[in-house]
Amino acid sequence: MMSPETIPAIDFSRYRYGAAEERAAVARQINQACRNYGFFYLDQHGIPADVITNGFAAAQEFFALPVEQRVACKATTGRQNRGYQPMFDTQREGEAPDVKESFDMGYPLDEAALAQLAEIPFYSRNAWPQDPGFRWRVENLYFSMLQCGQQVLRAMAESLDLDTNFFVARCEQPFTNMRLVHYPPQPPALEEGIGARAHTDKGLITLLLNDANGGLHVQSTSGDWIDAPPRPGALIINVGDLLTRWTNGRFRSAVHRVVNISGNERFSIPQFHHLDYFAKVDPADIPGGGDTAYEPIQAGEFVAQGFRRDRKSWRN
Ligand SMILES: O=C(O)CCC(=O)C(=O)O
Ligand SMILES: [Fe+2]
Repeated sequence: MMSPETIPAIDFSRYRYGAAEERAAVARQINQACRNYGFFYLDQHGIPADVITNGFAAAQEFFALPVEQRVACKATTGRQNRGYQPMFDTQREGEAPDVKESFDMGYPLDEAALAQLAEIPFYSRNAWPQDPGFRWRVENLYFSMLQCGQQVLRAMAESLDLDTNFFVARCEQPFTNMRLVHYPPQPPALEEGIGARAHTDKGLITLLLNDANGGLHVQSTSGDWIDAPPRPGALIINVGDLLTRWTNGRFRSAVHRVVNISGNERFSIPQFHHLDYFAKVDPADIPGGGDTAYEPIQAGEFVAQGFRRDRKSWRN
């Protein structure tokens, strides 16, 4: 059932430019939104409009390329989250696949780091198409979103009475990736194919940019679907499974889905914020959460498990 509720909107300029009390007030709003919804709109996020427009233009150009050129953007090994991901790769065993294709890129590593991390999932070279203008636009958006997400993670840390840099200090070589997603128009009957089936995100937080087509639904605490239409000038932030675990369940990783019955091609650009692969995630490090229900885990291994569950290419 669809709910009449809406997800909250938070004005981030008051955190970016405000005095200490104002920053604390915004941090409290973010904390409440993460507990009650696990999703919120971020207004005044500071990412320049033209950087976003250029990112969407790059996405449209990429998915208009001949399939051989898309497929040629391939990561070097299977257990990666970079390069072209073909239609239907996201599929849990026994379920129908998502009707979407994507191009992924992640944190650029220098040669020394690449050699050192060669055997570790998620770490490899980015795989670019030929047009240098594509890489330039995509990297620009990646770093703008990265910076914005780090600010949000600082506000979240403050709201949990942690050191401001508690999260970002564990993101020195993060496996944070940005994804350009293309959803073809889908038939109105959901059982005939759905853009992105109900799922939760796996990492710390996700920053999401959507085009004007709508179709994102977020599950409320009562189990109804809340429509999350695009809000001009805002991006959407949601909590991932790792942060839910770290906060001992206080921050909610909400189930969400994409239903593209707009009749149009739909494009979106999520950036999934992750930690360093070997970062330890121990709920005991975040005080005030009551008795911890979860054992400490390694960030990368936890997320890789989710990929093995959700991606055909990771199971082969
Ligand atoms: O395209 C969207 O609006 C949401 C995408 C999403 O949920 C995901 O890629 O995890
Ligand atoms: Fe998602």
